[in-house]
Amino acid sequence: MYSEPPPRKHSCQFTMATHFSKLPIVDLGGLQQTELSADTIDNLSRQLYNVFSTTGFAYLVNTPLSFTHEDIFGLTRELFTLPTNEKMRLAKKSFLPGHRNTYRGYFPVQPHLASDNLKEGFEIGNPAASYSAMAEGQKINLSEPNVWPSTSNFNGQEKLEQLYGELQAFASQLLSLLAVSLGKDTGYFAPWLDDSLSTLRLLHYPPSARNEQEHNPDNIKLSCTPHTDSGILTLLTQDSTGGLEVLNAAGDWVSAPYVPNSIVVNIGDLMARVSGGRFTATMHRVRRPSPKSAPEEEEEGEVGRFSVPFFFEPGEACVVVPVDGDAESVLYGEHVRKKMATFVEFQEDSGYDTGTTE
Ligand SMILES: O=C(O)CCC(=O)C(=O)O
Ligand SMILES: [Fe+2]
Repeated sequence: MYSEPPPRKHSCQFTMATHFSKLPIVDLGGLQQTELSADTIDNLSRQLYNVFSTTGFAYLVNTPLSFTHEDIFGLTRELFTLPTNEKMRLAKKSFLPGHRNTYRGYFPVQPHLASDNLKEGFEIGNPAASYSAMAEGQKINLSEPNVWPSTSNFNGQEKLEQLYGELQAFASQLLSLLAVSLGKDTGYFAPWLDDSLSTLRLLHYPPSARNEQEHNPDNIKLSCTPHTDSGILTLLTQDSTGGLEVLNAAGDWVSAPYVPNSIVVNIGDLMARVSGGRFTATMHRVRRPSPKSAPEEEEEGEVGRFSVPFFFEPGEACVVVPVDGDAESVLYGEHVRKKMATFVEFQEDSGYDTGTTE
């Protein structure tokens, strides 16, 4: 679903992004037509082809989502301000072995595993998912029900499930346009989405400590190390904190600041591969949020950056065949399991002090 360690500068299995200095904006107002005209399909698929074969990243505006950024970050803040023991009740089995959820749920900040990957997260999949049988030796069940805080503590379940549904529908529309841009019919990739493993991930990056920043004014600190996403595409809602950076072909990190009402989109490894290298899965990273500007603000508690990526993914059993037919096909479940082995949020962390009684 997520990422991999940084390759050497300028080396990539696929097409590199070009020498961009800012990310393009694509206006998706045309998607509001009840039935898309051939002209709209042609126009939007060309624009998407252009951005995904150059920057691999873009801002989407006038999207079909009914949720505003305030709606999304209201829910996100509500979730992360729950008491630690309430959040740890949702922790994945790798953090609390008594729990059944292995793939969906909460992961805490793990400062002693990686100081440049400081984030806590909460992940949900398809609200209708149920447990699938796991092969022997497998520790993670890619298909399992979501876990939720008790309704007395958190009101957002229904809204987050609705957001998941809207993002899945929106990403499916984009996938139809990508099919057209690659010379296929709009429905070409539809079978990929049976039992789709898409993940909605709420993220919170705590700010760095005040003294840490003062002692190292020029030192770049990261909250998320350079990586490419591994699925079809990612739809990211970011708050106005800033910190997201995207690597161009010159090896420069280009900042992707907040654009009001936009969704950031980027291509994942799977789609780059399926496109035969026409699309690029561009490296990106997140800088650690700065400490608050005034000490008196600290009384309000730590804030930092919030972001909500939606990783759009095929089903576990999907055999993904590149459009040109000359590259090797891949079973999506195997692809995602291989990638996961390298991510900090999937590493065992028995040393975590949960503050819970479990
Ligand atoms: O928080 C962000 O802006 C980016 C997160 C990200 O790249 C990821 O989780 O794969
Ligand atoms: Fe990412």
